[in-house]
Amino acid sequence: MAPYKVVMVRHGESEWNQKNLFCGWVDAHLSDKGKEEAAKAGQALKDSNHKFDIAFTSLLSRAHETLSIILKILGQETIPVEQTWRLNERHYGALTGLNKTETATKYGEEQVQIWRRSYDVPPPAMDDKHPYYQEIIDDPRYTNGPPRDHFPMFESLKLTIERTLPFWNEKIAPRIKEGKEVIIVAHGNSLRGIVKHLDRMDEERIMGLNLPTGIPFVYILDERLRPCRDGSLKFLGDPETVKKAVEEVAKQGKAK
Ligand SMILES: O=C(O)[C@H](O)COP(=O)(O)O
Repeated sequence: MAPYKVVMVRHGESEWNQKNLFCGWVDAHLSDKGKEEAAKAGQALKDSNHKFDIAFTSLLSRAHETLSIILKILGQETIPVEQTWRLNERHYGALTGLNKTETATKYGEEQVQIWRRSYDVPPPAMDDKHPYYQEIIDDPRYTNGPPRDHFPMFESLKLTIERTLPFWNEKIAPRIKEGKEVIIVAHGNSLRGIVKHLDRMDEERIMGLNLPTGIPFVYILDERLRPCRDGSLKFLGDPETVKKAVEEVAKQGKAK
């Protein structure tokens, strides 16, 4: 019965976030700080008496590691977890592995902001000579998709949403409507896509949305899974901490 609650968390800081590198589908692990952030997220969820029936996450380690830390703190390590490439971070194409600050210095902050936050402008495509191409395309975790002839070589937010939304509609939404308590642990841009969908954000508004690492946020949804009044994107953290963390993410795309 509505209203329904769903919790979402961007993974804790990864080792590539720490080095300020475009990461996308490279399988970076959590930094020590990211592990602490995941533990704080778990504690915040425990303190607000969250209990989950099912978890959804991507195929990438930084999200799995965050989810495991959270579920351990909640004492819920045995709940079902569904993993999918459809919740992966957006594929950053040829930018993968580049330093964001150096890229902003080279191409300008405006161009990097467009690549990071615009709706339908993709980064330049990765080609089969790219240093990270082979390790991504040959990774056995992608055996069940995406199909080889449709394997992403770059993704705009629009393209990311086009592969995330079917999973939301077919796998996540029915569980929420059954009254299951759901947690989604994923990535800055796959979650931005879900937020854009839920809040029906226009392209300008989504451009301004940065999601901090490791701070859970809650949606309260009605029968049609639309946010109830005041039910949209509520962070579980003090406003000052959240504001600072969001500003940190935005700053990653600044030139020196
Ligand atoms: O993939 C990455 O580089 C980050 O996890 C997300 O990067 P962004 O905040 O620059 O989109």
